[in-house]
Amino acid sequence: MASSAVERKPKPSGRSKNDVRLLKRKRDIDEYETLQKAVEELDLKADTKDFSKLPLSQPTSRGLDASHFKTLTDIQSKAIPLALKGRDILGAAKTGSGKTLSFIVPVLENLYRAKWTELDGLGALIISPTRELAIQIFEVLRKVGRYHTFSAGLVIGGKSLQEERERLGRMNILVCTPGRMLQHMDQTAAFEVDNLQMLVLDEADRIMDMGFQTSVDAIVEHLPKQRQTMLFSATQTKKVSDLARLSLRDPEYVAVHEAASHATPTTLQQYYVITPLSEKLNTLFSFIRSNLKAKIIVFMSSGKQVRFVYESFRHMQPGIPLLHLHGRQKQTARLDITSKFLSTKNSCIFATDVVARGLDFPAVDWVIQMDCPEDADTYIHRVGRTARYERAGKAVLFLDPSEKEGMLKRLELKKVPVQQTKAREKKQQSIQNQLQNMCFQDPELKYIGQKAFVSYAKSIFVQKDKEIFNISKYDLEGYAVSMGLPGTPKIKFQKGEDMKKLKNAPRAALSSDEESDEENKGKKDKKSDVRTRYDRMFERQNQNVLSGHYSKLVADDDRHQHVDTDEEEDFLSVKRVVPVESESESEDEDVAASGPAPKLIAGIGKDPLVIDSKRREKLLRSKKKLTKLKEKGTKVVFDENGVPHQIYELEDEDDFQQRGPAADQRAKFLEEEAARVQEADLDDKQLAKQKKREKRAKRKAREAALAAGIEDPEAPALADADDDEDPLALLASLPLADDEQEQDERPPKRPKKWFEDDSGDERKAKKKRAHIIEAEDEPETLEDLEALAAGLLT
Ligand SMILES: Nc1ncnc2c1ncn2[C@@H]1O[C@H](COP(=O)(O)OP(=O)(O)OP(=O)(O)O)[C@@H](O)[C@H]1O
Repeated sequence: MASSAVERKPKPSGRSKNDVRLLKRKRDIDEYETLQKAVEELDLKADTKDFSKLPLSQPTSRGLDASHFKTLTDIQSKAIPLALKGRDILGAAKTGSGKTLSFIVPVLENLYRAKWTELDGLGALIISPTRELAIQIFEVLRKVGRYHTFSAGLVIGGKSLQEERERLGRMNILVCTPGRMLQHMDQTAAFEVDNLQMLVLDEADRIMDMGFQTSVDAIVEHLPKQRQTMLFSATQTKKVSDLARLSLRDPEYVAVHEAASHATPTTLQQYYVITPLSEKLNTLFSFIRSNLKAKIIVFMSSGKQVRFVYESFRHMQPGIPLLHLHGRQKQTARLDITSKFLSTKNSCIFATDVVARGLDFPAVDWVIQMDCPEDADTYIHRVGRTARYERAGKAVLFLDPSEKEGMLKRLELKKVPVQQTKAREKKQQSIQNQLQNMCFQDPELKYIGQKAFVSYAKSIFVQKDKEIFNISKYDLEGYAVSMGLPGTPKIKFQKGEDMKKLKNAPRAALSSDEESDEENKGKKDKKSDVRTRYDRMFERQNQNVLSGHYSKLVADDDRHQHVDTDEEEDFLSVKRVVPVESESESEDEDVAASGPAPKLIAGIGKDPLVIDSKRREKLLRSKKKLTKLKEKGTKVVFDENGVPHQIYELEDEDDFQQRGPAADQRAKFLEEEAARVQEADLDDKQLAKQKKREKRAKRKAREAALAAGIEDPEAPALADADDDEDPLALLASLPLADDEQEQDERPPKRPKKWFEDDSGDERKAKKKRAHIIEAEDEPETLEDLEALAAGLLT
């Protein structure tokens, strides 16, 4: 009978697997020690210009090499050696000067030298003010850290907390935005930051300012005080209050361009044009028309401005692809637009300050600031989207005559050299008539225009620097006319509105309709007045994508009030309408404006459950939520004969009365129970953390025993028995390994976009190589990308 057993080949070296593993570990330990010594001996005055001259680990050196980073920029050669030695850093250098690598390299290196493993938990936290910037940082981290075995993740919101929770506990490096990170710190029991070694704030001044202040303070509260902290920005300050809040220890101020005569790159040419508000759109259109072979970013003060200019200019077909980007767009759209702008040679993108900070678009020719920035720092960041890393670029600032003096003064103080230029009259064309026609024929465009006008005026009103922005000096009527609007929309200003707070507020917080009730009121007033032929024309319903939105403006119902959840959705889907009397139930009442009549499901709980929306239907499928609707159980007590009674039946009434009014007793009972539950919650969280710590300690001990050559019979197999690799390599993260051999076998692929993960096939192949768990679908949304990133990297 033939044997089916497979004959095992003897190992050529005759060494046991354990021997090989021990040898490898010994080699690694020697390398760590040599590296540590080299870092300690590193001369800070040496001004190293070459990455190969720095004491860097093999994986980082290979990652830098593979990413074609050979020489250090000024900020890198000053900041990296200090950061390698564990110093706290305040890094300030011009836009596009390579600040990202200044913290990515030390993060990788310091964790590497600390022999950081999956078991050590979170080692470094990098905070960014915007999702786009976080993605970009993460991408650099993946590129440079591709040969390391750390796990790294991106936490920028949008994904279900639960899914993120499961992965977070295993991350070594996280790139995040403040809001979402705080949510996890507060709510995710398994997420521990006790071991954190490094905290990095990119665009630190922005993160530390008004809108993010509370989140950042709360995050820092969770972090251990003993850590390395690094702050980077092009407009860094040494504000003592900020440093105290972040518990920086004797920070090193690395400001490479402080002595420079200009705060902006020398390769950047900067101009300003005096353009009265009423001429602004004409100037912008004429400018675009005369620069059809360029890549242009146009900054505006609000998403509504961006939308109006984009919609109207699109209709006039200037002859260059137009794009628009603002914070209220869906993430998918934002990523799609960003990648389009990256990949096209000639295009013009209208954007808000969501792209002003940190984003690295290659080959931008012009940055136009159609709306004056709120301060000189914002100006510097906006113009910094061009002339990056020694390339040339040009920037133009449009200034209303009333803004000129104040703004130029601010720029001079910040060492920003701008020269005046004039628009060529020959090329200047007026688009006022076209806009008027378009608004006349397309009520939706007129509506967007009205919103844009109001938001622009409001943005001026809320600006802090009144020396630049004085609302009474602007020709607002002229601006409304130039936009093609039939009149000047009424505006209701609210006192105490703050620009930065508005910008950073989460969507929900911005629910109050920004165009204000005044606009709707204006509409209602108009309706009751005698209506002219023009009014009727403007109210005409067009059957296009915006008509649903517009119809809500004209068909305002007194009984309902609008709940504006997502401005972008306003235009694409029916706005949510909540009857005033049931406002408190707004979470569940996703009432469709049209469609089949609601179904009634009787018999559950006290009230019948009305299925009038998908959300309701989903609710029916959730047991947990259904319990809310079910009748609560009542507590009964049994007498001696085993007969059940309501609890009060067996209680002495006098005793009950003595204890005080029933309502007070009830309130007291609820209060006590709530406190008990809260305490139990805390205990549970502590217990979960404790268990995790113990588990980790056990695994570490096992690891150490293994390293010392002691076989632990209880130890679970960390790696496949036939695998001589370091078991932790199975958790290899940052998997961009472009192993030459493997690459040859792979099919050719399209170039990867900056925010994209690897293509499906490549990911599948990598999954095989690195045993990585991940989603099967292509990442379509940012959430997918995030999940994928977390999956790939754990
Ligand atoms: N050492 C280097 N060698 C070559 N290119 C580099 C180097 N360091 C950075 N770069 C490139 O310079 C560009 C700008 O880098 P980075 O985005 O880090 O600048 P930044 O200082 O953070 O800018 P911002 O202030 O706008 O955020 C990037 O395209 C990056 O790849």
